[in-house]
Amino acid sequence: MGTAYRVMSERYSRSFQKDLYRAEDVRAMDRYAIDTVGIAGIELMRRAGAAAFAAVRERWSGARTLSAICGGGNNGGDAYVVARLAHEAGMDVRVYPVSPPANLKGDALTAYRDYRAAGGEILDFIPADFEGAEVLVDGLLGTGLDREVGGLYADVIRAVNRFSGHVMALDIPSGLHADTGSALGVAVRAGLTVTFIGLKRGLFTGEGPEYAGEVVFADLGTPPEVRYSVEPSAMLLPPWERGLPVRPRYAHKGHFGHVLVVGGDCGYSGAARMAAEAAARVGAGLISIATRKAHADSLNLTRPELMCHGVETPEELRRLMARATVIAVGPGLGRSEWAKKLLDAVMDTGLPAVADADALNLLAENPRIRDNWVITPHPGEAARLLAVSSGEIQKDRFDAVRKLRERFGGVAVLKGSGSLVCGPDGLPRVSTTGNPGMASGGMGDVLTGVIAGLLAQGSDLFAAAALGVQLHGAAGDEAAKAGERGLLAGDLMDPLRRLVNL
Ligand SMILES: NC(=O)C1=CN([C@@H]2O[C@H](COP(=O)(O)OP(=O)(O)OC[C@H]3O[C@@H](n4cnc5c(N)ncnc54)[C@H](O)[C@@H]3O)[C@@H](O)[C@H]2O)[C@@H](O)CC1
Ligand SMILES: [K+]
Repeated sequence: MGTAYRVMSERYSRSFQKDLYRAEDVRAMDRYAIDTVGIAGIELMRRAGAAAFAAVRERWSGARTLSAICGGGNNGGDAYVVARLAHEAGMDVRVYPVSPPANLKGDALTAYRDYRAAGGEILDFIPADFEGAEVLVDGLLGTGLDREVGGLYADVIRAVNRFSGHVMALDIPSGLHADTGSALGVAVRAGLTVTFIGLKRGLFTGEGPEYAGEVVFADLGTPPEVRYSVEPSAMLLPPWERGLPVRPRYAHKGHFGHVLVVGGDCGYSGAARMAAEAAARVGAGLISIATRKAHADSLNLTRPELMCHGVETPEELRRLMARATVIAVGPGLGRSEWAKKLLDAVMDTGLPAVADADALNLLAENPRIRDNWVITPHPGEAARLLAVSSGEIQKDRFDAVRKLRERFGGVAVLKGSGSLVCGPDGLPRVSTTGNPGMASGGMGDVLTGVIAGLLAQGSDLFAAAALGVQLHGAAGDEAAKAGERGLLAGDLMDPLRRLVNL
């Protein structure tokens, strides 16, 4: 649950643990380590192989057999180093060169020769499956991936994905694009990825976490200046380890803001109720709901702490907004004339807002830009907002979240595995919490309420979005301890309360 990653080097500066890079940035770091720090390329490769082999030993200590798949570049070179170390450790090793060793160059050729000189053998065929091995090392493609995977490479990746044993990817699962977190055609599904020199941002969003499994970082003994030499292109959000600040003893409800949830068209009152309850559970002082008249009484009955108002006209909404400090607009809002008028009235106020669900679908029809709001689309809504397909959004989520923020202002949250948050500094932050159990109705409404509740308590827009995404995912992770299947959005309420009080 959440995104697991660990750091393998004592020397690794903690401040870098959150920085994420693109392939070209890590290539620049490699060059810096070689040219400026003076660590030879083959030395880096040997350290990479050693770090990966140490991870095999640590994780699967009883394994006696290891197979390595080697591509024609330096990723393959790393795999030859792992194979040599495994051979020298007395393991039963099989090496499958997917690119003929005669074509190897530079450090990868040296690593191959070292393996052969140590008595290692290579096989001249690629099996239909890799059964018989306990550990399979994926050294097919690393950061050099530059095109759709097809032909033999794709066949081999499919065979790896049929393998039932342990799969370790070197640097990045082959086929996964380091910059985007999407597979270029087909990608290796690994249980463990040992990644070198800099954390690749594609490991942490979209399909990345699914393909990468647990991520272990190895700095290969390179000093921090190597990472200082390039700017990160995204950052991981810190884990949710502490609750919100303790309340002063003299506090009263007016100190913690007043969230007004606008939504709940006929038949959708539950969405508004969940957003409202989430705002309450993270500590907002007062919560009101502006909804269809038909829903107001029943909502009042089921959660009497919420103030529920039937609202049919913008004027009625304006009277409620005059008492609110934050608006959460969209949950169950629908796209009727009623919805459009209420959204227009919200847009006319200067109050900070969170916009989700149908507010975003209406916004796609009538785009507006605003400084003081958080928009929280899932990939489908993001696609409508940017007038592209959801496939295109998922192909490069980092690019999409930046465009959402540019076009609509404020802070953009792109939901989905590895949710992204992009604020005024333009640097996407990546959530490390959440699980697939959260792919169920109402979870987005809860997130909207969480962010609105944090805004109401004084967080600035960006902090509310970033903290809110981590908190929401952490609550989902806690709730999913009883099982991901069947997890309901309402199950997050108790964990939310516990987590803000940690
Ligand atoms: N000194 C360095 O630069 C270091 C590099 N390291 C390793 O080297 C890797 C990068 O090595 P390379 O730059 O040689 O690149 P790769 O080994 O990732 O790729 C090698 C080759 O694959 C080809 N290729 C790209 N996409 C393909 C596709 N879809 N189908 C078939 N072939 C494709 C490319 O043309 C390239 O020649 C890193 O991921 C890392 O594993 C590590 O050894 C650490 C040090
Ligand atoms: K790989």
